[in-house]
Amino acid sequence: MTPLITLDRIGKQYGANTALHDVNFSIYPGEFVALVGMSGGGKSTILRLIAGLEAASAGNLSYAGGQAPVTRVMFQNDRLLPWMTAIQNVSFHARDADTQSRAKQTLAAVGLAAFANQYPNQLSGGQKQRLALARALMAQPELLLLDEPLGALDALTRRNMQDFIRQIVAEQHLTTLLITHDVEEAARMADRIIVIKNGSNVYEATGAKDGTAAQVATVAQDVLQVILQPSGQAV
Ligand SMILES: Nc1ncnc2c1ncn2[C@@H]1O[C@H](COP(=O)(O)OP(=O)(O)OP(=O)(O)O)[C@@H](O)[C@H]1O
Repeated sequence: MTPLITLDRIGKQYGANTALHDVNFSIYPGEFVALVGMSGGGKSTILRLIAGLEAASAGNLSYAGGQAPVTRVMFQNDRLLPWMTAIQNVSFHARDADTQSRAKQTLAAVGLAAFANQYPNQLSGGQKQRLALARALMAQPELLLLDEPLGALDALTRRNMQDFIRQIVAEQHLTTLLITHDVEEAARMADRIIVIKNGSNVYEATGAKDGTAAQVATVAQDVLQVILQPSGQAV
């Protein structure tokens, strides 16, 4: 299968600071990939390069068909527009004739059909993140980018949202890249987990997304061990 996107020896400098060096991995159509690692390791920088928000300093980003895929990012603190209702927030970007009906469908898909006319401050934290997801889905991205989307939620809501996102991504056959600090979240949601450490991809593991709690815990433990290994040590 041809990868949707391939990062080949990608590097990124910010002045004298090397954020990334020698990043190599591909994302295949329909895959759910999680990037995990310590703060400052380079995960968000990779996401920004893939989203086309910044250019790499070295290496090559290549795409199936030669053209960058349409991406949308859902962030932890997505800036929902407070003066617009839920449905207005969702239909904001696209203005074609069927936008309203598609916005309604998308709100329904994320379980917010009954909240279409509420404002963001009338929604719970979990509902706000569902709305942020709906907004990203409206763009029909070829690659959905999730940057710590559940970091601000309480543990129970976070758990529910993990299952929810996984379900919606499977239903819509979306190719997805998730950034998270939470190795259990990665193990529970992803097909493949890539550990980013000191600016490079150092390890890969298979996720346990349809696995038992014990299988999720085993994968998470394995990945955590790599993350916590002192740098300089071979992995
Ligand atoms: N705009 C910038 N200017 C200068 N340095 C930057 C910039 N963005 C990131 N960096 C640096 O690049 C490195 C990687 O940062 P990045 O945010 O990608 O890591 P991260 O793994 O996503 O961390 P976190 O999990 O805390 O978001 C860090 O050393 C950071 O200080």
